[in-house]
Amino acid sequence: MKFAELEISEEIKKATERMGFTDMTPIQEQAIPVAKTGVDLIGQAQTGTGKTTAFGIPMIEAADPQESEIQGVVITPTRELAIQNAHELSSLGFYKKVRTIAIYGGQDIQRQIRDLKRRPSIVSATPGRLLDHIKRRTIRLDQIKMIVLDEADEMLNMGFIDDIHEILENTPQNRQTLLFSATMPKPIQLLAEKFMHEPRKIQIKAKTLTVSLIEQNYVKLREAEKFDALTRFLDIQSPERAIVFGRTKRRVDELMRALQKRGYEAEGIHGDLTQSKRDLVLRRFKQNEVKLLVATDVAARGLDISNVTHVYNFDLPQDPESYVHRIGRTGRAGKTGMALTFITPSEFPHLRSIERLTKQPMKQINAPSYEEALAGQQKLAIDNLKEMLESGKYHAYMSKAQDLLDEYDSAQLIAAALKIMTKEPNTTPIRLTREAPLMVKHTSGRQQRGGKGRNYYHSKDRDYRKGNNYRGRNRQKS
Ligand SMILES: Nc1ncnc2c1ncn2[C@@H]1O[C@H](COP(=O)(O)OP(=O)(O)OP(=O)(O)O)[C@@H](O)[C@H]1O
Ligand SMILES: [Mg+2]
Repeated sequence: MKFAELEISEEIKKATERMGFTDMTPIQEQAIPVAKTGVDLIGQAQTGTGKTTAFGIPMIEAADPQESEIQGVVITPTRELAIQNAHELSSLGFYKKVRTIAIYGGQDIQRQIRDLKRRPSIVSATPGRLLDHIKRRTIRLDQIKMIVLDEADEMLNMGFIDDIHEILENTPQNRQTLLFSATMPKPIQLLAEKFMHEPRKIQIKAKTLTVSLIEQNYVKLREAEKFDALTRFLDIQSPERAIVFGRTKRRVDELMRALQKRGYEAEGIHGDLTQSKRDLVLRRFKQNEVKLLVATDVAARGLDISNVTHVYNFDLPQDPESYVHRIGRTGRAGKTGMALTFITPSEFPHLRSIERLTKQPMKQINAPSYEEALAGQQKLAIDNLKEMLESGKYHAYMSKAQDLLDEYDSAQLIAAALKIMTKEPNTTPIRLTREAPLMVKHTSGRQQRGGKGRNYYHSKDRDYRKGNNYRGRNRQKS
């Protein structure tokens, strides 16, 4: 079905057209008409299948730009996602003149207060900063019609649940509540239903939880072998744009520096960086100024960056759901992608938990040898050479080439040129601080009992949620 056939205002149809959308995705087709009737809704669909527009359209449709109160709120676990959602909602509200602003931690609060005085209809926020504004009375949610928890299962996780409850207490009883995520563990869904009114569940049924466009591989190796393996894979696969996930902030910092030391362009993102640094890193990555983004789970959910071709799980994610979201940064909106996960022998049981959740077996592959990595880089050089030949843009070099051919053997000449063009695998010694492997669960009985129970994780330094910096005494507002 096409957006043009949907019963929504013409302004929104025009907006979707301007965004380049013609056909609706399944979650949009099913969720938009239901949400429009005003009922509560839990929407689950695979990563990268357009959930933002699925809740964005009903929210814009319900908003009246003439009213001066805030009418809709979208809550997200990370600042970057709050910004991204605000952009998408702004695009959808473009012709209807429904204004959305982003409200998140790490940005000057006075500036946000000034923006709020200009009476936006919708705010896209992270929970901590939203609560800050509620307490300062710079935001009132008592007139909202709709609240969306994007990445709902994450928002209802231990790290955020208290904030969410507090936010909900500041909204009207008769508000419409929508939950969206690619994953929805049962215990969290049950928790959510307590503050929803007979929610409708819309689940886009697929054989697997992960998108079939993503090729999923794993490599079994020892902790000390990981870094060499990563750079060899990068040499062979030469991703157009890739995200490398590490478990902790320290790990991300070390990995980024180690990659740079070996001559790869890489930038890191995690919750201890200033917001301006986070913005800069993400901008550089989106604009293709760096090909490799090294990240904690702060980048695992919701981020929509086009042409991420590869996701590397340098460390295993904390839980199977995180795996689904991490690899979902590739293979979006119909594109293909590749995910590669490193697993140390003691972590092996986690692989099976992931496969049980995704219903998608992963394929084991071996870490490439130096020779294979070299061959990968040679192929890249040769491909570049062929591309140049086809482009025909080398004529200014012809007379120099003739001079060289008069003096040397042609095969020797090309071999020398290829050697110079090939980025030979770098073997600069690197030592990373050892990360403890993910603990194997020692719950008796069923594995995911209680969903994301505490004993399911081993996390000294979980980024942005459940970790020290979120729940700790110096809790960082998000
Ligand atoms: N109907 C459509 N036609 C074409 N492209 C679309 C359509 N709807 C959304 N998109 C594009 O698809 C991409 C993914 O959408 P979106 O970020 O909403 O996915 P998601 O389901 O929220 O994923 P995640 O679970 O990772 O948050 C975006 O670039 C978006 O612009
Ligand atoms: Mg999303």
